[in-house]
Amino acid sequence: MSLVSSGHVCTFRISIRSICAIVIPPLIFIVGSLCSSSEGTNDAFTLDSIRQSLVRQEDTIIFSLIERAKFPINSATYDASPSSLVHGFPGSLLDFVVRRTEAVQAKAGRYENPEELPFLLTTLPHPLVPRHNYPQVLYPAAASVNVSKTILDMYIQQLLPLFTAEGDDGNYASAAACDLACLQALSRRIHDGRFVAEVKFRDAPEDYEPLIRAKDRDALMKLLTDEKVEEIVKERVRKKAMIFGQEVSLNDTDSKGNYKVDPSVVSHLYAEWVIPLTKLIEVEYLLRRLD
Ligand SMILES: O=C(O)C(=O)C[C@]1(C(=O)O)C=C[C@@H](O)C=C1
Repeated sequence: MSLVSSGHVCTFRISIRSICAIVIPPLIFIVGSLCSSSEGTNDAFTLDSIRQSLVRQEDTIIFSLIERAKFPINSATYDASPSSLVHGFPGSLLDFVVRRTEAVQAKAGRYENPEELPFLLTTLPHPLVPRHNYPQVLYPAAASVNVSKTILDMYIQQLLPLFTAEGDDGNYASAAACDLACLQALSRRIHDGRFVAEVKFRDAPEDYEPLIRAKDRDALMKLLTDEKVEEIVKERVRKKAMIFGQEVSLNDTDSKGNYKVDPSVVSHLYAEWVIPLTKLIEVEYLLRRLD
């Protein structure tokens, strides 16, 4: 389930949008909203629909961790020193795989979707494919809030050692491909905080506007926080990790308690990083929402 896959906007509207995009960014937001809402696409963005998408993304995140856990930590993959694995490339093997894959995916149109953000590419190659008209839901001045670097550092330095075995089996390229899948799934989930914030703002502008004008981060954080929902999310991902990651055996007694990724690590990932970073994105987005 994707948040922004259903934009069907006629050619006439595209050209109006493209012109506005060049002239005044805030204007494109208004035009984009009008175009979308006249077709009902923007109406699909409710807190419930976004939460459903976040729930579905839990599956993607957990399965990607399970895939990465097939390999040991393979530390050489992350060595960015001059003697790193990729001859002539200034960075680690993971950097190499991420940069080159993101370049190909940019050409294939991945980053046209406002839900997708690259990790390492600052200048993206132009897509070589026809444009898809994604609904313009985000406020342009706020859409660029980004914690990709924090996600990358957290993943390599803190998360990987928690769910991979120690050791080195030489499968660096395969491990890096799995890493990228994990990183993209986490990034999408966390940066979807922009959509959550947009919907919360639209639902209660009278509550948010004074706090935004006062740049009151703490009050914004408090207002957007729903502790009950957070508890449910942490418990649900733990349960999903138990179900998705169990060893399946025809003999019931064989598989008890063996999980491909420790369910408490998945719950910890959400408690320590996914939810707090989503909330950080929400606050940062809101702070730019009236620019
Ligand atoms: O569902 C929301 O309202 C969100 O803002 C998302 C989220 C989360 O990351 O899961 C973050 C903050 C809320 O306290 C609850 C949940």
